[in-house]
Amino acid sequence: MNSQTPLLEVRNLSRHFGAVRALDDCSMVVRPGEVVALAGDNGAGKTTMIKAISGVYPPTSGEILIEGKPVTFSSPQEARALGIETIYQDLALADNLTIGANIFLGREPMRKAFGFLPVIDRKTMSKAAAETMALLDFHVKRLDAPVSNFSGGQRQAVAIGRAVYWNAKILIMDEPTAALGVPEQRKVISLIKSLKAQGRGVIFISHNLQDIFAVSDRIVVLRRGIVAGERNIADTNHDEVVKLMIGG
Ligand SMILES: Nc1ncnc2c1ncn2[C@@H]1O[C@H](COP(=O)(O)OP(=O)(O)OP(=O)(O)O)[C@@H](O)[C@H]1O
Repeated sequence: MNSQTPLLEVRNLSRHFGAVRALDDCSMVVRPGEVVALAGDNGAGKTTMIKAISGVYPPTSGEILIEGKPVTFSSPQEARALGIETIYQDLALADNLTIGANIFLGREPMRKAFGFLPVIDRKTMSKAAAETMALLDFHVKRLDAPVSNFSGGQRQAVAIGRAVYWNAKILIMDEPTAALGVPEQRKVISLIKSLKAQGRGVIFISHNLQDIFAVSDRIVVLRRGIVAGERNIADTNHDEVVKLMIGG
C-alpha cells in the first residue's frame, strides 16, 4: 500500500428503497489520518451512506474499497472485521458494566482458574481499559466504576476506546457531540484529533458546523441523495456549506 491509497473509498454508490433514491451515485474517500465530515439536511442520505459503509445495507450498486481492495459485507460484523467501526448516538454501552467489560462486550477474554475452570479474565479487561483510555489521553477517576457513573463525553470516550481497542482503521461517528455541553464537546473533538494523529480515518456526521470546522479536513455535503459538493475545510466557510446543503 502506498501512502496515497485511501483507507476507504466509496465509488459511485447507490442505495434505493423501492422508488426512493436514498443515495444516488455517491463517491467519497477517507485517507489515513483524515477526518471527513458528512453533512446534509434531514433526509439527505447521511445515515444511508454510513449504513452502506458499515455493512447494514448492501448497496444497490457501486463499490466500497478498503485500502484499495474491493470489499462486500453482508453484516456489520464483517465490516468490523475489516476495521470499520460505527459509533451510533446511543453508543451501545452496557450501563451497569465497567469500561473494561464494555470494551469486551460479547468478546470476553477467558482464563483458566485452578488450571481448568474457564472464567472471565478481569485482569486483562482492566489492563486493556487502562491502556486504551491512556492511549486516548482520557482519564477518569475510577476505571472500575460502572459506565452509568460517567458523563456523556466520558461515555463517548468509552465507545471510541472500544473501537480503538479492536483496531478500527475507520471510525464512523454519528453526531458524537450532539447531546453534550460545550466543555464535553471540546473533549470529544480532542478525542477525534487523537484518532487522526494515530493515522486512523474518521467519518464525522454532524449538524453542528462549528464542530465540523473545528476538527475536519474535508467536508462532503449530501443533498437529496447526491453529493452536492466536497470542499477542503481550509478552503470553505459556513455560508458556502449551508448553500451546498440547501441548494438553489
Ligand atoms: N429503510 C428505508 N426505507 C425507505 N426509505 C428510506 C429508508 N431509509 C431511508 N430512507 C429514505 O432515504 C432518504 C435518506 O434518508 P437518511 O436517513 O439516509 O437521511 P439522513 O441524511 O441521515 O437524515 P437525518 O439527518 O434526518 O438522519 C430519506 O428520504 C429517507 O426517507
